[in-house]
Amino acid sequence: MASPTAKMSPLIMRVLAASVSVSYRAGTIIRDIMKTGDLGIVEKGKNDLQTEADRAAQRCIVASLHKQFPKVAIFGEESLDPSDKIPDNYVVTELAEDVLNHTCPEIYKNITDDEIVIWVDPLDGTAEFTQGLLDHVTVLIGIAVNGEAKGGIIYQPYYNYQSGPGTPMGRCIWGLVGLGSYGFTREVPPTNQNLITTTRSHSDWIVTEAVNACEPTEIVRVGGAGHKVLLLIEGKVHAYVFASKGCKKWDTCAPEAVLCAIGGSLTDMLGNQILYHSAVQRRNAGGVLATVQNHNWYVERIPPEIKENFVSDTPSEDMLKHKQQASTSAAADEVDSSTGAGDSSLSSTSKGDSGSSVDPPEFDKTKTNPDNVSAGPAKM
Ligand SMILES: Nc1ncnc2c1ncn2[C@@H]1O[C@H](COP(=O)(O)O)[C@@H](O)[C@H]1OP(=O)(O)O
Ligand SMILES: [Mg+2]
Ligand SMILES: [Mg+2]
Ligand SMILES: [Mg+2]
Repeated sequence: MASPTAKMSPLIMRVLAASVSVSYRAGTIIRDIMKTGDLGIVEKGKNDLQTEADRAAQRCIVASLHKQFPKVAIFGEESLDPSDKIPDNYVVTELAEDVLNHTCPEIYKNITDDEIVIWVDPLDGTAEFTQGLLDHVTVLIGIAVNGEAKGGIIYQPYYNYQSGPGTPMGRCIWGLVGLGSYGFTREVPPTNQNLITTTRSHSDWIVTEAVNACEPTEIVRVGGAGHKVLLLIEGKVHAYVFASKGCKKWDTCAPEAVLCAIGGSLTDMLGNQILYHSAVQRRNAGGVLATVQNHNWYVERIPPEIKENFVSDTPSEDMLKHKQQASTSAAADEVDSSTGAGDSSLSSTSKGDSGSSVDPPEFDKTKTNPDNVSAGPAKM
């Protein structure tokens, strides 16, 4: 039975809490399949693998979230047979209390099912998983609200796996823009250096040129979009630069939300916002560029001849309508607050208490540029 806190919690908090709980289960499934020694590898395309762990973890996450939130749209990376039998013990309906104990930021209190889209990458870093680079693997559950990445879970099933017996394995990092991100410790990145992380398994000359244009003092080549954003939020690198169309919405939604919740930015190579409404093209055709601070400095380093290979996402009609409504009500709030009657709207400042949060960095976020948009939605 759901606890009284759960019943009173706004939808977004319940979706987040359910996603945190199910990410632990997905992590156990991944570790159990690795232990069998039979990964059941399928080649989906060039340099694009799927294992039984990817399939099983997705079944677990999608079945669990769909059972609890049947009206919410959920997109998973793997194409699976919907008639597959899902073991009963794959369906998790607990809600993580540590999420529900937080107060929901005012701006999300009235969000409804049709405004949420969940993007699931059941196993990010599959190439590295098959090669035994286990700490590169993450489970990603991203929660988009009206087309923007707002909530995210990055579960790292093999965190601490080389630390010897007795050390608990795995960790869950989660965040909500306007609340903060939790489950990790941030260190100050090394000063007088510019450490840039990028792909180790999906590189080409444009990827390399873009990284070099950002004047790295060192390049950190590791697997997984989730893993690279973990390096960023922990302060181990300064930027994540991936001038490629290889990442899809499920690769970036959760990492973007966790990063933005501490004041960082994840955009395409042009500095434009990546969108996550249900009709958006699955491919991140604009590439991926992420930082905790000085985002524009990196965007400006990318030469035009590289930028011209990339296209940004197109907002949906619904998104544009919603944005218009939001700005109208924000304007109304301003009028109210000038008379002393206004409520505070969501600020980009992270308000986490025990979680890891940093002060907002001193830079302007460049967001959607409506002159620079791509064609319509693509198929999954
Ligand atoms: N060319 C590609 N083909 C398939 N997946 C890609 C490609 N490029 C990136 N990805 C996805 O984005 C993630 C981050 O990229 P990289 O590890 O190369 O930095 C990959 O782990 C992979 O996710 P997944 O492992 O979930 O299939
Ligand atoms: Mg994949
Ligand atoms: Mg992925
Ligand atoms: Mg994956």
